[in-house]
Amino acid sequence: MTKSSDTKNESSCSSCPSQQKGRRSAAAAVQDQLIKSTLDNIRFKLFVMSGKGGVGKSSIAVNLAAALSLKGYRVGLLDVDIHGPSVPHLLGLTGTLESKRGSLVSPIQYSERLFVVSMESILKDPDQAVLWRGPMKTAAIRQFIADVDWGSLDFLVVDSPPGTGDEPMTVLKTIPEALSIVVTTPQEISLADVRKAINFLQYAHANILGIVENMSGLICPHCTGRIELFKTGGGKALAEKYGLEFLGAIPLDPAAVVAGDLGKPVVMLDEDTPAKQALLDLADSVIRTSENSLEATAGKLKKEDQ
Ligand SMILES: Nc1ncnc2c1ncn2[C@@H]1O[C@H](COP(=O)(O)OP(=O)(O)OP(=O)(O)O)[C@@H](O)[C@H]1O
Repeated sequence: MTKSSDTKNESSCSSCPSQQKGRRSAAAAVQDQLIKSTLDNIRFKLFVMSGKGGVGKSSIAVNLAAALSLKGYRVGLLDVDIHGPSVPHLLGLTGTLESKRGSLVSPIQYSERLFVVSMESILKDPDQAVLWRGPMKTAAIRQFIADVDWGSLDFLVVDSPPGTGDEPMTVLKTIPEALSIVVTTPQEISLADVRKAINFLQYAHANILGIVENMSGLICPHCTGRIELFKTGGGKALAEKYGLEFLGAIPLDPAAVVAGDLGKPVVMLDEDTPAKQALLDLADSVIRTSENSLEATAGKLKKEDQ
């Protein structure tokens, strides 16, 4: 065989589907290893999700991460919403992170113990991502988790788009030990959606940490009295029905809207407000239930060893 026909054969072999498949699975194995070493350095992974949009999921994720960092923990906040990332807006972050080929991306340090990465801060052209479909989104999220150098963290809080689509499923498959926090509001429609979200988590064999009821009652901007706009307590009833932990109720507080516009989490404002207190309490219940879930897992492992 002549040299030129050898080269021709090699190049036709390299484009052969079986060779391509081999290369893809080798690359996926390398990525799996990177994901594992990233996750091994993080004690608790919290996945904040909701059945429908606009219930305040991102606000809860941002404030929970900030509250945990204020309580002395080292916290990462990862926003995997490709189409409508809210985290940069809620934290007043602008600009893109430099991602060099073959090297890890360092998160943005928002405060002493809070580190942030958003899809928006990685994408050079966020408008292009609107065209992405399932497999591209899955690949981007996996790469996103693999390529960030968080160092060692006590908590990683992941904010995903609402609903039960590709993004939440990819997060749950990539981080199977994640503890899911379901955010809902008191309105019936949202509670119907949250039932779907719980069914989805159960189908995905996810660990559910508990339920948060956001926009639970309105704090009057004039007298700071509490007004029950909708029937409250639905989140708690739902948690009881499913045998889940009720993590807390956060009121609809004008301070939260102001904080959003200021690009600062409510819990980091100087002023004490009902939402700030409720969010700090939420962080306490998350710490307690996360520790309990770890003990329960350790207990289970011990039993299996015996
Ligand atoms: N407890 C609250 N009190 C007052 N305003 C709130 C509260 N929670 C959230 N908001 C406001 O509601 C709006 C929607 O919140 P957010 O973006 O967190 O919702 P989301 O569920 O993440 O939405 P999306 O589904 O679009 O990602 C924001 O303007 C936010 O400031």
